[in-house]
Amino acid sequence: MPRTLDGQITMEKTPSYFVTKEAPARIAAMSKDAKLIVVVRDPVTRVISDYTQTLSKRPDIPTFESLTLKNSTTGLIDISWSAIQIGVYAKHLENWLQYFPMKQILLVSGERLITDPAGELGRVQDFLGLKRIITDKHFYFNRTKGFPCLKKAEGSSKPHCLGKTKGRTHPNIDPQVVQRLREFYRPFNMKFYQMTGHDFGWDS
Ligand SMILES: Nc1ncnc2c1ncn2[C@@H]1O[C@H](COP(=O)(O)OS(=O)(=O)O)[C@@H](OP(=O)(O)O)[C@H]1O
Repeated sequence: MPRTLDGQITMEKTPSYFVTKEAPARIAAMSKDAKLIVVVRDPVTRVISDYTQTLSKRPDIPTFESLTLKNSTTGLIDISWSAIQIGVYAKHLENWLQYFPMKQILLVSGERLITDPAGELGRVQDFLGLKRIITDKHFYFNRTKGFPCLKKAEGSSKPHCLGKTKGRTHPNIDPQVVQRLREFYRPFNMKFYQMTGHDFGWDS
């Protein structure tokens, strides 16, 4: 990590940190005061999004349904598939809580990041002890993209949306498989809501 001067914040982003067993101990050894930000979304949508990303790189992979179910008759979920395990947020958070107190962890709602980006980024700025510089006036809803975009990119006067790999159309998934996934994640989501003191609304 680069050195941070007074008045600066060093940030580093890697999605896999949250689910990597060794990450909390290593980060705590580097800085016990680090502030941690995790973006979480409905684990069912998350695993479909994950699959969509892999499919875009390797179109020959098996169907989502066959990867998800170990047994299509019993509806048993294949928990050996890493994409399924990532959505068990309570388990990952438990690992982080061995090294960091909850007050150093901010959970950002992936859903609210889309419906109210300025509101969610307001929480991020408060958490980091920054002035609320990014507000509603920085965003507009781009109907073609179907997502919020920046009115002006940094150092430019032009609007900026995230790239093609963000906000892809997901394939249609067998509703029964989606339902099984909902049932599978429900108890873990409940535990996660309890641990964080926040109902993310994925089960209502
Ligand atoms: N403003 C805006 N524009 C486009 N996309 C947005 C935006 N805000 C949130 N999202 C959601 O971000 C999802 C992709 O982020 P990831 O976390 O999967 O990216 S990463 O590759 O792991 O870094 C991506 O998931 P998919 O919809 O599955 O592609 C989006 O739903």
